[in-house]
Amino acid sequence: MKTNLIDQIKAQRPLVLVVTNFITAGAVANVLSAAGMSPMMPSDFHEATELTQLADAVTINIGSVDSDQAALIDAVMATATQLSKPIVLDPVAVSASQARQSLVQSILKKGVTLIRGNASEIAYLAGIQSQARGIDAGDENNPAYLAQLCAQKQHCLVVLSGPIDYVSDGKTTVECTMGSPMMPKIVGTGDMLSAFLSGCLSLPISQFEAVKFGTEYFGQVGQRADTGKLGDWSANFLTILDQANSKSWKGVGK
Ligand SMILES: Nc1ncnc2c1ncn2[C@@H]1O[C@H](COP(=O)(O)OP(=O)(O)O)[C@@H](O)[C@H]1O
Ligand SMILES: Cc1ncsc1CCOP(=O)(O)O
Ligand SMILES: [Mg+2]
Repeated sequence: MKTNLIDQIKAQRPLVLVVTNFITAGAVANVLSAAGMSPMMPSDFHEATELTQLADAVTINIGSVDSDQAALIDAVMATATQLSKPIVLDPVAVSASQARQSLVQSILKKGVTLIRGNASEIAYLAGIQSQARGIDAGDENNPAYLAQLCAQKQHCLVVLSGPIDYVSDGKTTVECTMGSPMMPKIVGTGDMLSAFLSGCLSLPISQFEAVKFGTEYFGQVGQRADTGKLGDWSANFLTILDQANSKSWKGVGK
């Protein structure tokens, strides 16, 4: 992991527009802010064009989508694709309803830079029967293969998260082994990772390297934030992100 990228994000302060779910919006906004990014979470589609023009990157999270938010997603996607802004899709519980399936299909038709999902969400988008349990992943076989297959099928980068995270561009798939078993217990860590990776995609390096860096860094912060008490994890995570710089992280994660 190139630790100077930690400083670079804080220097750039990328503006990340997130179409968010109402459950985790505040938690995601605070993670972006602590990491040195500027969150913006609009809800009215009338202002989508202007706000997307301002953004360095976009996240579309379908966790609590309704018809108003589907109109917002349409408008954000139109401007983001026209202006070639990085787009991250978080396909929360995509296999759980027909509405989510068709919405995600229409988003993918327009094109995204990265899909970040758990093993069941990525299995579904790879065309494999998944064991999803609502927002949670079931037990999926061969996650590295699923990440690669999904990237090939959907023509974009994929991060399949879980006990091990897999980053794939359809040809190369790398593993990130950090993290903490507390992370799946905190609702919204996946949403945080998706939005955080949007900001990383504004770094002036290859998109694959940016996503790999962001996934490793997020996992390492998550691991350091685990001091044995679940209730402390979120506060620790924000503090570590806020205080991180290339000097304090020197030599980590090579
Ligand atoms: N068992 C685990 N051990 C370590 N890290 C985990 C574990 N499960 C999830 N994570 C981490 O939690 C974050 C969210 O991943 P995940 O729980 O798969 O997403 P989602 O919340 O969308 O289901 C990722 O950074 C991932 O690495
Ligand atoms: C509880 C819940 N219900 C719909 S979206 C959501 C949050 C999902 O967050 P994550 O995918 O990061 O666990
Ligand atoms: Mg999720």
